[in-house]
Order: sequence, then C-alpha cells, then structure tokens
Amino acid sequence: MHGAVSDKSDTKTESSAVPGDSSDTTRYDFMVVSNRLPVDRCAPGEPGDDGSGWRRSPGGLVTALAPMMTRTDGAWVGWHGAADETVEPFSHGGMDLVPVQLSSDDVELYYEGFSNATLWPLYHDVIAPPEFHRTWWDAYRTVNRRFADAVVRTADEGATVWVQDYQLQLVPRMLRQARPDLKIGFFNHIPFPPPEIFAQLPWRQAIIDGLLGADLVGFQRSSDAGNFMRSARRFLGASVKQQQVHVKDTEGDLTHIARAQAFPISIDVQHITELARKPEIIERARQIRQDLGNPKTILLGVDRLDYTKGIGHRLKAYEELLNEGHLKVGDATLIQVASPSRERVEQYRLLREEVEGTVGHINGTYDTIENTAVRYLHHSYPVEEMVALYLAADVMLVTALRDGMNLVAKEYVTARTNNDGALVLSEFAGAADQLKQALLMNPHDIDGLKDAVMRAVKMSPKESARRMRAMRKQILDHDVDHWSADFLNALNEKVIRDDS
Ligand SMILES: O=P(O)(O)OC[C@H]1O[C@H](O[C@H]2O[C@H](CO)[C@@H](O)[C@H](O)[C@H]2O)[C@H](O)[C@@H](O)[C@@H]1O
Ligand SMILES: O=c1ccn([C@@H]2O[C@H](COP(=O)(O)OP(=O)(O)O)[C@@H](O)[C@H]2O)c(=O)[nH]1
Repeated sequence: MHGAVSDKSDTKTESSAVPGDSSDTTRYDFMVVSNRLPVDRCAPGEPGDDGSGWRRSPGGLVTALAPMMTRTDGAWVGWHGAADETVEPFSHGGMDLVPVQLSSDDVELYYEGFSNATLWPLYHDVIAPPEFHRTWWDAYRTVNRRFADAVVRTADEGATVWVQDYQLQLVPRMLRQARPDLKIGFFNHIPFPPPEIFAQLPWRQAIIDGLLGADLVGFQRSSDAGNFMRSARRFLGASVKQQQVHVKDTEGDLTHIARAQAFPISIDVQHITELARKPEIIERARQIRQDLGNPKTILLGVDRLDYTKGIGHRLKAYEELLNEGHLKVGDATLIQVASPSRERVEQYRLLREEVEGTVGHINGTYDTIENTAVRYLHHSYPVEEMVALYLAADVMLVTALRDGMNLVAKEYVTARTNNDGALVLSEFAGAADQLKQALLMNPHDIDGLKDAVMRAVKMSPKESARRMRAMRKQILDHDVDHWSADFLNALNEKVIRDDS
C-alpha cells in the first residue's frame, strides 16, 4: 500500500489530540471528504439494498475511492443520500463513515442547483446552459462550511485531509483558516474549464480562492491543471511558477504554495480481473449473449444518464449504420445501460425523455420479432453484472462529449483478460490521455464516429490483441492504488519554492 496513509493495522486516536478540545470524539489522521459517502440510505428491499438499508452510491468517484478506504485507517466524511435524516457516524464495508446532514432545501439549492445545474454544465464545456442564482451560491457556501466543520471536529492534529470534487471547492480554504495544522489536498474529478468559460461564473474569485486553500490541487488531465493556473493568474492575480501558485494574504505576504498537477484516476485492477476470471461471471456473460439471440456483434454503452456522455450521438450513429445496412439487427445488438442520475434536475429529466424517445423510435423501426436493435436498461447494476456485460460485449462505446476520466473505459479493457474486443473512445474523455490505442474519435463528427464503430466491428483478432495488450499494460501499471499513492506522496513532499 502507499506510504502516505497508515493501513488498517494502525490505530486511530480515540480521544482528542487537538489542543484545547477535551471531548472524546474519535479523531483521524487521514480523512477523505466528498459530497457522497460510498453508500446511500435506501428503504429495505429497494433495488440495490445490501440488506442493511444501504446501497452503493452511483458514479466513478466512489468506485475509485472505496478500495483505498477499505484498506486504510481513516474516515470518509460525506452525505448519506437521504435528505432531512440525521445519521450518526458508523462503519460499513470496513470503512469509518462520518455523515453530513443535508436538508431538502440543501439538496435542491446546493446539490441539484449550484453543483449540478451551475458548476457541472459550466465545467463540461457548457454542453447545457449553466444557471446562475445567488440563492444557490449562498447554499453552496453554507453547505461547504458544514462539511469543513465536520472535518475540523474530527481531524487529529496534523492530519491529512483529502477533499474531493467540485461540490466542495470552498472547503480547502475553510479548513486552512480553521486548522492551519492540517495537510490539505483537493482532487477535481471533472474537467476544469478554460478561463474564457470559467469567466462566466459570478463567484469565480471565491472558487479559485477556496481551492488555493489546499497544498495540492489535483486534476484528471494536465490541460485541466493548466486551465486552473491560468484562472488563478487571471482572476486573482496570483503569481504562478511552473506548477506552483504562490498564495498571499491581504497584506501581500506569502502564506503558502499551492501546487496544481494532473493525477489521472484509475480502477481497482485486481478486483476487476478476479471477477472477469470467475466461472460464474463468464457463464453469466455467455447467458447474456444467448438471451440476445447470440448476435455476431454486441455493442455496449454504460453511462449515468447524463448529457455529458453523448448517448444521443451514439444512438444517432448506430441508427444511421442500421439504416444504411452496414449493421443488421440479428447480427448486431446495442446494449445501453443508462443508470439513473440526478433525476430531479430539469436537464436530466429532458435527457431521459429524449433518449427513451430515440430508443423507442429505433426499436420500433428496426426490431424483428426475434431480435432487438437496442436493449435499453434504465438500471444500476452491481459490479459483478457490469463485468459480465464487459465480457459479453465485442465493442465498447464511450462517446462522451466531455468527461473527467470515464472509468467504464478502463474497466472494459481490464475485464478483457483475453486481449480481445475493441474500445471506441471519445477524445473528450480524460481516459483518452492514457488509452491511446483505443479507436479515438470526436463524437460530434457522426461520420467519424460511424467509421470508428465499423472499424471496431470489423477489427481483426490480431489488431484487437495488439491494441488491448498495450491498453491493459497501461492500466495494470497505473491502477487506483498508484493514483492515491502518487497524490498523497506528492501532498507530503517538501515544497521547494520555484522562482524561475
Ligand atoms: O454523486 P452524483 O451526483 O450521483 O454523481 C456521480 C459522480 O459523478 C461524477 O463522477 C466523476 O468521477 C469519476 C471518477 O474520477 C470520473 O471518471 C468521471 O469522469 C467524473 O464525472 C462526479 O464527479 C462525482 O462527484 C459524482 O459522485
Ligand atoms: O449500472 C451501473 C453503471 C455504472 N456503474 C459503475 O459506475 C462507475 C462510473 O464511473 P465513470 O467514471 O465511468 O462515470 P461517472 O458516472 O462517474 O461520471 C463505473 O465504476 C461503473 O462500473 C455501476 O457500478 N453500475
């Protein structure tokens, strides 16, 4: 395991080591803070319920952080997914979890509003128009303060605190002000926009200032880190040298150096590989193919139902290929998993209607009594089923219009332990920086996307093996443990001021 955090054999502090505090709160010397905890509250018997009233939270952030947190001695601070419900700190799946409460208003204004209807579209190339509301911003500040307070209460003296993602960009500064003893890291899982787009945000200075409270700010791509540093210079007048931002107080004195760097996130390679070799999962993959009538080619898309994922572009390309006779129902089937996401946000509601309308149209036009063109699944599946789907699919389609990383792409490649199959990958997903042997394409170019799909469908086993081997090696050499270790080691490095 990485050197920067202690593993489970070390003990956490049962009483306060923070000067002046005599409470008997459990304190931690390593803490992760994210909007979501790895599990969501659910009603008994609801889909995904693990039998104890909890289900796995959606999305790649949880996929990436959970393996590290089950293996290290620390706490995870986050929301437990149920509005207006108070939950005491608890353990689940070998992790110590510290819940932060959100009211229904907080969910509406901070989570659905500022996080997912202002920041999310702004940071993803304004694919949907961002909305700017002062009441949302007020709620964002208030809720960020609540997360910071939860850390202040439970972090040991000198603890390492790793804040995650765009929902909590003000937390690093709040922590530095309240607890200058802490080592503070921040990782942004989504893209950071160029200053020309970031400029639209009425609270742009406060956001940059919030992030600069960290000692190290991590991004998925070096272009994201570059965008952030350009914004720090442009909107705060910060002095930026190489990867260092010199942060000054109101008197102009240097308070600290915040570094900004890319740390591309990855997956738990060992876990996915083990699952892919399990006889029952291999059998399940065979069953999936058989249930679809054993077509020659199964194409697969797996996404949260999000407008950033380019599901509409994918369906358009697929429909044209059917229409032009390049693909034929019976020979080919597209499985599209669209897992439910942010369902109360207007743009997501509209997207669902649009995607389901298109799928209905394609199936109505091309289905036969025996075979379907698109097997559309608006569900969230456990990882075992995901791996069975990866094994069943000859071609994986990742057509994001913009995506921080896209772990699905890395999972597909990892699951193909026989080095077969083909990955069609958008150049706008962070994963494109690492998976250079994928069939990279621009999803806005529908003809280019169609060409890539047909190249994947027709790819020779030799070419598949060559590409897959190279991509598998990249992922095997850079799994999620490397990601967390690289980040945490960099966070703990002594910083030498760069004045060049
Ligand atoms: O928490 P939700 O609002 O339900 O959304 C789920 C997560 O979506 C986003 O995931 C991102 O993180 C992945 C891992 O780094 C990355 O591969 C992907 O490209 C990102 O979109 C979001 O950033 C998370 O905060 C959410 O929990
Ligand atoms: O039904 C589903 C759909 C997705 N996932 C997982 O959700 C994560 C999605 O991460 P990604 O980075 O691709 O996208 P995000 O949803 O975070 O934007 C991956 O680990 C998937 O295996 C899952 O477990 N069940």
